Amino acid sequence: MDDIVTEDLSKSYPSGWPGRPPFVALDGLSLTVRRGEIFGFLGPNGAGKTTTLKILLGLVRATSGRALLLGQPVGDVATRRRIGFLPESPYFYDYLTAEEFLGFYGQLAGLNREVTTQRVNDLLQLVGLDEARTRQLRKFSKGMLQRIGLAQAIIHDPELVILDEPMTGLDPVGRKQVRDLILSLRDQGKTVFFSTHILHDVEMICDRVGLVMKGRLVASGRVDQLVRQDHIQSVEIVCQHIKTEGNALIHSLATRVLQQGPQCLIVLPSPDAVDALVGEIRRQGGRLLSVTPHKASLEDLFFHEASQAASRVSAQVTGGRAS
Ligand SMILES: Nc1ncnc2c1ncn2[C@@H]1O[C@H](COP(=O)(O)OP(=O)(O)OP(=O)(O)O)[C@@H](O)[C@H]1O
Repeated sequence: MDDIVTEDLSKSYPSGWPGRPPFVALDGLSLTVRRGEIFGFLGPNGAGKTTTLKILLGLVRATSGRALLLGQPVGDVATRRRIGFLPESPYFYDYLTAEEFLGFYGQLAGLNREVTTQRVNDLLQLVGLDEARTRQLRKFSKGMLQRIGLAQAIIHDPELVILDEPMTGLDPVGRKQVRDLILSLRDQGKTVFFSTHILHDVEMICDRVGLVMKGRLVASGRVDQLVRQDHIQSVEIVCQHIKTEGNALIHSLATRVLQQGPQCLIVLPSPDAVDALVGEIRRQGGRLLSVTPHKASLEDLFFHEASQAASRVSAQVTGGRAS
């Protein structure tokens, strides 16, 4: 069962200038998020993440394409009760205390007084803010605000939780707390769909990811499938007491040679050249200190796709000028 389905979703915003074509923020985006998984929606600034989330929540209307949430078309009122949302920059009523704030949202969600009290107590525990329950939100740190925001998003015990950049602006401790909260939501059987540009968080907790660049989904799947972690991209060799300057063999094998005093760092583009380089180090009577293979990471995929997307755009611009 898929909790989120988008089919060929596109969104163009008016350019605001007469005669200038509309700006394409989403360009035929199709993705699925399965029930019970944590799905990371990854992309650089301006890629179209927030636009996608806003369409899913019915805050922005797609120019074309289709989106289903929990099997129902976007905008279905009964379905909204089953969805929790934390926007990128949530507004907090500063003078309310944590428990007043959550209680207010419990009432807005239609919970009765008894259930609201129970939920507020449970959630303050879950997000680690029980001790701060009577403190006004204006005295909260950014990390605390993000956690109370998450508690607000799930006050009505939704099945599907959508979070826009939930870790942005947090320090490492705050990010870990939010990551742990997202994991605890999955443990409760909920589906979590969150946007981010923080690759590390995605690698740590996501079951699957979708990578969006310039409004297009350029990759989607499990992290280990996407980055082929068995594939070694380069090898770093550190050695001592060898002469690299003017050595044609070393410079033909290496993509980078860095000499610092007696120590030398040599980067090879693949493991194939390791034997030849080690042979050369031995021939010179040098000392081999380390051989470190570097596997492909999500970061490599991100930068590869970003540069592809940039060259697609520049080709379009050049083509546009030529025509
Ligand atoms: N209301 C709007 N009018 C015109 N252009 C818009 C509007 N909203 C977004 N855009 C443009 O659409 C593109 C996608 O924006 P969006 O906010 O979806 O990106 P994002 O991936 O969420 O970026 P970020 O990580 O910076 O939040 C951007 O180039 C943005 O400037």
